[in-house]
Amino acid sequence: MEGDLENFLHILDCLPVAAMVMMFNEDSLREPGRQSIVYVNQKYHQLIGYPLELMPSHQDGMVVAPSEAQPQEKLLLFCRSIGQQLRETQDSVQARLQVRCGDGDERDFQVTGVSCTVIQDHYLITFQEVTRFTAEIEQLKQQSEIDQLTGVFNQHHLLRRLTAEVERAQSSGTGFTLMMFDLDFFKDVNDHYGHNCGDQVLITTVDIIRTALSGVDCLARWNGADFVVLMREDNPGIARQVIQKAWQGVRAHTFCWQDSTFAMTTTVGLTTYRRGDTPESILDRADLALKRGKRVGGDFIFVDDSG
Ligand SMILES: Nc1nc2c(ncn2[C@@H]2O[C@H](COP(=O)(O)OP(=O)(O)OP(=O)(O)O)[C@@H](O)[C@H]2O)c(=O)[nH]1
Repeated sequence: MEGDLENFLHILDCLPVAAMVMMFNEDSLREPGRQSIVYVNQKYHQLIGYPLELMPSHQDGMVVAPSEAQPQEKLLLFCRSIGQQLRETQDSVQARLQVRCGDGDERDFQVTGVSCTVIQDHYLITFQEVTRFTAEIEQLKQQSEIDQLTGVFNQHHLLRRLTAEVERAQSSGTGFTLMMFDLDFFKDVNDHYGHNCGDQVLITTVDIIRTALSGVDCLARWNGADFVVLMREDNPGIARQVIQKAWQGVRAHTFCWQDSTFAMTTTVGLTTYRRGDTPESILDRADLALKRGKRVGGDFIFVDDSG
């Protein structure tokens, strides 16, 4: 057994992958402080930056290098949970883990745990760094949720946020307000001054609306000249006051294009969350409120009071 372990650890040191070996048996299950990391290979030391002496051992319990105790503790707990899962399933276990490394950087790792069949009660845990990959995915995800012209969120993001907000409202009992915001006669701007001017009007309008909102409100472009505001405010009177600033701001602005100046107005449909609402039902109500505002000629804030 001793020889097997020595051989195994020697092979691990030749691997280009960061790896650790954990011992996890019935005793460690009964006494949670006794789980232990038996070995970390050279690549682990290089990549993650902790030598074995700084890893928690059963004597130290959960306490490791004082300044970095917490991240290491998390790492140990995580490895332990891998050990537990492996004991139960006998399969390999994979997970993503963020580790604060010896140089102080927090990096992302794909962690894989497998049972060492040659040495009983020992588990091999490997760490493959995926920080760059994770950052690229995050950037792509953000780009895919942003409207390229105006820089606000797009419909896809809004639907995701709205779904989460409906779930939150259902469980917490505190509602929110949804508003649809549409530029009146926007098509005329395109027809009269051209598409580039229309684009500039959309960008300026977004800037004006955004100034009136707080950082926690969600502003998204729904389509064309329609925008949606999701506000964590269940009092329609207060929400109306906030949106009125944006509505008034657009109204008061002088839009300029080449030698021409012109004014724009908007119409807003406002509704608040009701128990039993789905994202679709609340969107339909906001849209209906917007249409009612349009029906009276636009330049209007229509507050839905059908409930
Ligand atoms: N410049 C520009 N125009 C766009 C863009 N997306 C959609 N549109 C135009 O927006 C117009 C539709 O806007 P609507 O709000 O439906 O039309 P509207 O004239 O404002 O009508 P009402 O909303 O009823 O007042 C069409 O002319 C589209 O071509 C865009 O990204 N840039």
